[in-house]
Amino acid sequence: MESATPVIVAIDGPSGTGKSSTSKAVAAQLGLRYLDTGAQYRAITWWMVNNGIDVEDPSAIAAVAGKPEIVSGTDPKAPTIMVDGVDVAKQIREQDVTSKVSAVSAVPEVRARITELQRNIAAAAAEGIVVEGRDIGTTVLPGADVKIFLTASPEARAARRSGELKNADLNATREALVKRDAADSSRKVAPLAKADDAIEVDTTELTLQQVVECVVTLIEEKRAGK
Ligand SMILES: Nc1ncnc2c1ncn2[C@@H]1O[C@H](COP(=O)(O)OP(=O)(O)OP(=O)(O)O)[C@@H](O)[C@H]1O
Ligand SMILES: Nc1ccn([C@@H]2O[C@H](COP(=O)(O)O)[C@@H](O)[C@H]2O)c(=O)n1
Repeated sequence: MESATPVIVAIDGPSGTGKSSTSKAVAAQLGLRYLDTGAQYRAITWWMVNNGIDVEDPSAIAAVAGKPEIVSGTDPKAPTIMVDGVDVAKQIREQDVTSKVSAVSAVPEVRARITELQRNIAAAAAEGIVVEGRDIGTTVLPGADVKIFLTASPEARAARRSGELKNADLNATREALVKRDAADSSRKVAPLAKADDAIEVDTTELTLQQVVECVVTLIEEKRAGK
């Protein structure tokens, strides 16, 4: 189905709940753009590490938060992420970045910078867009047409992630997910949270295809004015 009128969809939730997989599939199916905001926070974290900035020092991070140029490609079938002209899609998924991203993304100057970028991208998406992250429904796009909050048990999320990572230890993966969620939920500015008007979808017992169908239905109902 092609997009009829522009629609803004916010999909938030903890790590490994299926935000990226669901958002990409929904956007592709409905002819919408797609924005992975976690990739943007990972990209700025990669830049900090690459430039020798101490990620435990918020003032050092704040001082250079405006420096890297971050460009997101929003085709749901081939999303891209560039920093200062370098394709960092692979590097930002490495463990070093994953372990540091919560500290960098908690710095208010980083959030202000990336939030502005996200709002500009959403405003430019004439077809409409699915934006996924942690604070999209609460902070970045509080006026979004449809807000979804995905959840899943830590066990299900760890099993999904362990399936992706070769030789990953299930308990260690689970602990790392829970630790990152706790950091993201407890930061002062724009923490991971469900917006009051978001619809919560527990994906623990659902296949990816079932989640996609559920979200597409919610968007179509909204468009039909139900
Ligand atoms: N409903 C589902 N059932 C089984 N596996 C799923 C489901 N949804 C997603 N997955 C798988 O779980 C893994 C994590 O999904 P995905 O990357 O979409 O989650 P995420 O919420 O975007 O995670 P993160 O916030 O850490 O980036 C992927 O391997 C994906 O294929
Ligand atoms: N809206 C967002 C999105 C992400 N973050 C931070 O980035 C980290 C990585 O996100 P992934 O979705 O790629 O796993 C995440 O743990 C948050 O620290 C954010 O703050 N706000």
